[in-house]
Amino acid sequence: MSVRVVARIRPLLGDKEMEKDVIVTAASTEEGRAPTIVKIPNPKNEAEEFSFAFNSVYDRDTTQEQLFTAEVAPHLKALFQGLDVTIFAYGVTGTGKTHTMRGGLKLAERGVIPRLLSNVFRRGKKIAKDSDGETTVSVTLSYYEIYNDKVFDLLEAPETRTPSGLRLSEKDGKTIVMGLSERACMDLKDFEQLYIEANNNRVTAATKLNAHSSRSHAILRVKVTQTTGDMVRESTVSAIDLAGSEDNRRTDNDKTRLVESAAINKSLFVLSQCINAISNGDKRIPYRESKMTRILSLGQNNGITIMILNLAPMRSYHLDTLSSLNVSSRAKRIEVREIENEVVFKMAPPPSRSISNLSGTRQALRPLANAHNVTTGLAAAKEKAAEKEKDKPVKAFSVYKEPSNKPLIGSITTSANITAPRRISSMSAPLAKKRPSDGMVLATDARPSKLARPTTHVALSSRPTPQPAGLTPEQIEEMIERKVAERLAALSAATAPAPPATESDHSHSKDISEEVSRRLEALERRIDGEQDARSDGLRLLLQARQAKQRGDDQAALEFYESALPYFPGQAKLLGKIERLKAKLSGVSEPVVGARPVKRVLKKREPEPSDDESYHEADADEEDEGYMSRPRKAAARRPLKQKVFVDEEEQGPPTPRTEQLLAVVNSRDIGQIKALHGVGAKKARDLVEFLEDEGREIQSLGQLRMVPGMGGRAVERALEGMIA
Ligand SMILES: Nc1ncnc2c1ncn2[C@@H]1O[C@H](COP(=O)(O)OP(=O)(O)OP(=O)(O)O)[C@@H](O)[C@H]1O
Repeated sequence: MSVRVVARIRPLLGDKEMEKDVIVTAASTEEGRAPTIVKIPNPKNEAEEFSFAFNSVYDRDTTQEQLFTAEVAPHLKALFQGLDVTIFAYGVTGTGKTHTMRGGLKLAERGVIPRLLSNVFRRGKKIAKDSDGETTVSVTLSYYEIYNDKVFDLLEAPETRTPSGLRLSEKDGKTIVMGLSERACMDLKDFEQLYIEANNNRVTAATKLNAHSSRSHAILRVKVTQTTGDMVRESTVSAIDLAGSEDNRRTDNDKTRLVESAAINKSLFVLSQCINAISNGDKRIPYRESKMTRILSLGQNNGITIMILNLAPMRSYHLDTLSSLNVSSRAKRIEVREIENEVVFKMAPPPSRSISNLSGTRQALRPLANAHNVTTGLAAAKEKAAEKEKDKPVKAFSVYKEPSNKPLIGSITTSANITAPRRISSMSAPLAKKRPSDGMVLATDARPSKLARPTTHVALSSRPTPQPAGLTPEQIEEMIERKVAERLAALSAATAPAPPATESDHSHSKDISEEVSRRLEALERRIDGEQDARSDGLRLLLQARQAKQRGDDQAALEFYESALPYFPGQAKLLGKIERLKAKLSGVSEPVVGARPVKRVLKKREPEPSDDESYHEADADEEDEGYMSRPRKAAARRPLKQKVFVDEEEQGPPTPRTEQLLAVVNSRDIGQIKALHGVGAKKARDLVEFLEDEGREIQSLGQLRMVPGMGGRAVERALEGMIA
């Protein structure tokens, strides 16, 4: 089925919002039918009205209970039948997303999330009772936020956060948050206690547009495990409260808020790009350009997805509202496979986890799959799943195609019966799109969702890989370069008003061959997958070094310790930690035993652990001032690349070192990209890093430490400089 998209218009608030300023209204296709249309005037000509069609539209007087009963409660049965459910709130800041998802404390004001949990517990108890205790149902929660594109566990105390947040990883095509905690939850009281406490950890702040604005995307995952004998069925409901897009010309945001806002707007921009790409039938969906879209995996997850578009009815939100109407009405065209999670056979979990007998104690930390359940059955079950996986298409989404006789562009209804589509050229919001979307058609697809019905799906079949006729490898490379440059430009424009999306944009994206898409995606996956952990770890190492240079050994120790999980068992890192501990505890001589074995020998040995991460982490040792044992330069010789760079570093910087550093510090992506061995991604990461750190790179050693650079890249860049 398609993603179900419903719109909710919030009521007017306070004295400042007045009826005369209301411009957004709900309408029905036929008298007496429930509303499915949102109407809003054309900002350029108020006599014209745009109409956007949704699966359902909820007007200003809709209560929390009505929304829940109509949109969420019907999917509970499916959840217990093994389908995953995702509900997310989307909209401009201050339009009621948190109100819809979380709501107030009073019973009538409770939002989707507490009502959902209440129903899950009730149904779980009923199932246990009806089966005379043969089936046990347990509920576990995880709750995390994406703040400034970093993932933080909301069930953990903020002091325990590492600056780089939790890492995302991918397994079997699913996005996994590494190290996320899970808590068992026995009843509603248990949940409320956890939820209220966790929400205090969420980053919110007052902005001019909303006194309690969410500055992060919050994701609550509720895993329901039903166990009958050795049969286990897991399904997950994810409730996501996205942060709202905001037009910073209206917010008066200070620097911190602006940084947050840029991250929010960028991720929402990427989401809109994903929605456009899927609805256009593009081969390449830019999920990986933001953590939020990676986690949301819109259109990739099986099960049921409901998008709640929150709207403010007033004129002051006019352009922003149009923008979000445009994006969300396209989301309707995304199809998701409605497939139940498989029952797996395994040892029944200990009875203490069931609803009827939950201890409420914390579970051991372990990776958790997002938007999907992780099944951990026996080998047979795994084999079966693997077998199935082989038959699966690469992407688990498919695109609903409009019947050919249905116009793709929207109609505008006006009192003067104007039918020609109009362009919205003055949109200022980041998500603004000029091309009227199909959602503007007065469509009649307000059909109720079908539940728990494993459907056949029309999915993109396994991607063919033949090289397009007539394209040479060089041309392919050129296309990849061009596409990457376009994406970079799009990213840098993410916080600025969006350029108009034209028909030629679409046809242009179409002319990117499948081969190019495939290679670009593979490249991205490799870079993200392999480098995510490494860059996070290296960032921590760099922070440790900076702390050490400042003389803040305590902070340095903490950073080194935080970096340890990224370089498990790394002898040199362990050595640093031990020496710092010794130093801090007043032991004057470093512990000799902690001195790591000679690096060169280790590096030259083709040991399995001798991976890139190891090299990079090793490089961190360059300026250890407190080591008792002098470094043996000769011992380092065998590492060719290292020697080369070391020589450059001896004495005052050479002209080419200066030249290289000047290019790097220019923060000009074009110049940096042109360096030998530095591609578009590295250039972008480097500039982002410099912006984040607000500092300049002063030596090759420092440059090597920049996440994603590494010794070899620096060497190649240096080689390419004209001395
Ligand atoms: N349906 C509603 N009924 C009553 N009050 C509402 C409703 N929707 C929103 N509000 C109120 O509007 C204000 C803004 O809502 P909320 O904080 O939920 O917006 P938001 O979209 O989550 O904003 P942000 O993206 O900035 O976090 C709050 O005071 C909230 O209580």
